[in-house]
Amino acid sequence: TPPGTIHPPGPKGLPILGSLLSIPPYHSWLRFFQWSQEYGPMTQISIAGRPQILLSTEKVANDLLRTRSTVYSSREQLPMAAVLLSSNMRPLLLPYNDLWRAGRKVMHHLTMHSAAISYGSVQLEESLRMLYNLMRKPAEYETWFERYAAGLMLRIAFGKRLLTGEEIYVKRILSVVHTLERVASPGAYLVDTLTWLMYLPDFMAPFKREGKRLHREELDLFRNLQDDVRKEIANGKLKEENFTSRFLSEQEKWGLSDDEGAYVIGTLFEAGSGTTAAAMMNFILAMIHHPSSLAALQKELDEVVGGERLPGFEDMENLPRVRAVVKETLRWRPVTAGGVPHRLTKDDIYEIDGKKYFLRAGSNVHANQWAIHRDPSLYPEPENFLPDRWLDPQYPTWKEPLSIYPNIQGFSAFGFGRRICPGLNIAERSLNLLVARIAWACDINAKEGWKYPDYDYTKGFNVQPNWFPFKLKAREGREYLVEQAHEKIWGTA
Ligand code: HEM
Repeated sequence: TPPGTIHPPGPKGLPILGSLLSIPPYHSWLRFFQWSQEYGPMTQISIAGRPQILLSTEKVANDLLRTRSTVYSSREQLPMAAVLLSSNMRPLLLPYNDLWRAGRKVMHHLTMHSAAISYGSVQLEESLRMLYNLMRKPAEYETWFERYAAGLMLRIAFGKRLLTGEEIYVKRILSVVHTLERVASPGAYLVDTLTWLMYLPDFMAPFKREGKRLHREELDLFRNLQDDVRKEIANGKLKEENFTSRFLSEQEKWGLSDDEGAYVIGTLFEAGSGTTAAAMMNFILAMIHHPSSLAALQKELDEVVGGERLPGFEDMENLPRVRAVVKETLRWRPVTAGGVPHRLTKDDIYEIDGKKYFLRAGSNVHANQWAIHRDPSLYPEPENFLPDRWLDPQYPTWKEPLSIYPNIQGFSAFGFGRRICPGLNIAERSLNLLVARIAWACDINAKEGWKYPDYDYTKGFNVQPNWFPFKLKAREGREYLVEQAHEKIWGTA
């Protein structure tokens, strides 16, 4: 370390392996959170010689990842996920380089606020179908939320309509998403820890053959989806503009090859489907645990929207509690609970309480959402689901005017700095709309006798609660209105 600086505190770990064996194979954020309680807002650990910096308050994460984003915006190049599976083309995993920058420009163009508004009609239609199905078969809630999110993304990314959920390209695209989840999970492949294994020839390295095969599969799918849109344009059959048609119409300006562009749009699809669906599952869980929050939400909806029509986007400025419930759901049970680590590209020094901490270039910097969202100085009673913290001046997170706040712009649940989630505007509109419509139409209650565990979640870096039962009942007169509206758009199917 340079003179006058020290390493951030942290557990000692073993020689060579460091803290590798102390990190559980899944839900690593829970362990990181424990360490933050012991060592403070900035903790350093080593995993097999690779330094990891854990950030556990919003201030530290903002000071580094946002304010110093020129050096905190890269990603570690994991051999299996970034190199073999993605062939250095998947924007989510790219280092901070020209290809990432070019892809990010396209993403911004496709997802910025004004573009996000233009997908509103698709969100209204898909949300209606979700609601209709949820009210008929609540136990299949996972399918309905996944179908909403994947259906929305398919339409806006490739102009394809998802009708049965059994379409072949849907199965293929979901399998690509699941593969990425699996392959990119920490510890899934030894080569990610012992990187020299990459020097083995293919015949001695089954992981290499597997990675290359998976890459061919996903590239083939991304190419097919792109080709379909290209053909529709050529035949004059394009029904509505979509991400791919917009990309192709200005491809030269973006300076990306067909495959690079296909990966940008494929990444938007895969990053946008599971996350939105998982957030909605968390919302149902929150309502089960906190019936008074649902009652307050319904009161607001009844006052603002009434019982004669479904809520829509035009109501959102008058529905601060809907927005507060969305934000609180993302805080209480974060979907990307450990965040997506950023890689530091230049040595840096950061001071806390007069101590100068040295942060080495090449460190992985984790904005640990689980810990950040449980910082009691920002979120009093952090374990409590409290939408009021966004609505009541006695809480530090309250902000006026309530016609605009709370919102999720810049919220830590979507990451930090130059890597911040580009799908934020689309996600925000989806979540607000779905929460408003479900609460308007349904009563939701816990199933008697069922023990709801405190934290029973899937493995991976985007997590959703394992299946749980609940009771759903249509609110007086609302079922008919939902059926009518559904039939108008989707017919009786
Ligand atoms: C509840 C919904 C969502 C949550 C909680 C979420 C969260 C996140 C987080 C935490 C990151 C990492 C940011 C960082 O590195 O600092 C991220 C990245 C990303 N998100 Fe989202 N996201 C959501 C929805 C979406 C949607 C709907 C889309 C697409 C329309 C999307 C597209 C992406 C992409 C492409 C990246 C990679 C950005 C990059 O590495 O440059 N996300 N998201």
